[in-house]
Amino acid sequence: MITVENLEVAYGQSVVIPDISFSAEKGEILGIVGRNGMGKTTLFRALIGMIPAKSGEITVDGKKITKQPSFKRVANGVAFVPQGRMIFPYLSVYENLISGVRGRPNRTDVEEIYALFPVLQEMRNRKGGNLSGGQQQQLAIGRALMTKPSVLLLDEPTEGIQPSIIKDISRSLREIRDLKKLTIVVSEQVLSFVLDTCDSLTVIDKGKLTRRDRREDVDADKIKAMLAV
Ligand SMILES: Nc1ncnc2c1ncn2[C@@H]1O[C@H](COP(=O)(O)OP(=O)(O)OP(=O)(O)O)[C@@H](O)[C@H]1O
Repeated sequence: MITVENLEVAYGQSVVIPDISFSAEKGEILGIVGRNGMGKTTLFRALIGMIPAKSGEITVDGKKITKQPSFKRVANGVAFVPQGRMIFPYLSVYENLISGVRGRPNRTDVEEIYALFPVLQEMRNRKGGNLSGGQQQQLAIGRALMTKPSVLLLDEPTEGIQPSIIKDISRSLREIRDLKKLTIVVSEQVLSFVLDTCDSLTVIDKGKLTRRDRREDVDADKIKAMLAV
């Protein structure tokens, strides 16, 4: 479970997130939708510790992680799949998968990822840079899962990915959630993906969360209108 209370994030004097609070339960997939530049990436960077929080508190499974460096947050169960995927293009699929693991990688862990994403097993010796966008996204998710997180953060995972693969990614995320009872927080501009994938949805606008709905209560037209403004 992740709880964010009154988080404020700024680049120098420029406050991008004035005050955000939300929580996501174990086994819940929360979608954060918002247009370009509304603060999704900034929020995730603050959650994983790439940017310091100016104030507020981030708690994961009861542990306060707000002041921790990124590697400690990962050790405490947070994993991040960044926008653009950021896989290592010159490392093989296998080397990418184990790149975030401390010490010797566990074979069963790698096999579990291959079971989730069979294409990664087929391509295990290929260079990451030679994979398609969708395959790279699967690799980035697999790499994040290798650290055995309890909270998985994904920043715009559908960016640059073709529609049929977007459906696969949605299915995989739900499968991972069911299998591992993870908390998943995913930011998106694509509403249909969020409606397919998430249990609840919140809208980010100029660094503020403006509404939150359970998926079954979402007024898609209203949200689309907010995203189109
Ligand atoms: N390094 C930075 N220094 C100063 N301002 C920044 C920096 N990075 C982002 N911003 C500003 O913060 C605001 C939020 O940007 P952010 O990248 O978090 O938005 P986003 O919702 O993720 O959008 P996108 O879909 O384009 O990634 C924007 O106004 C952006 O110009």
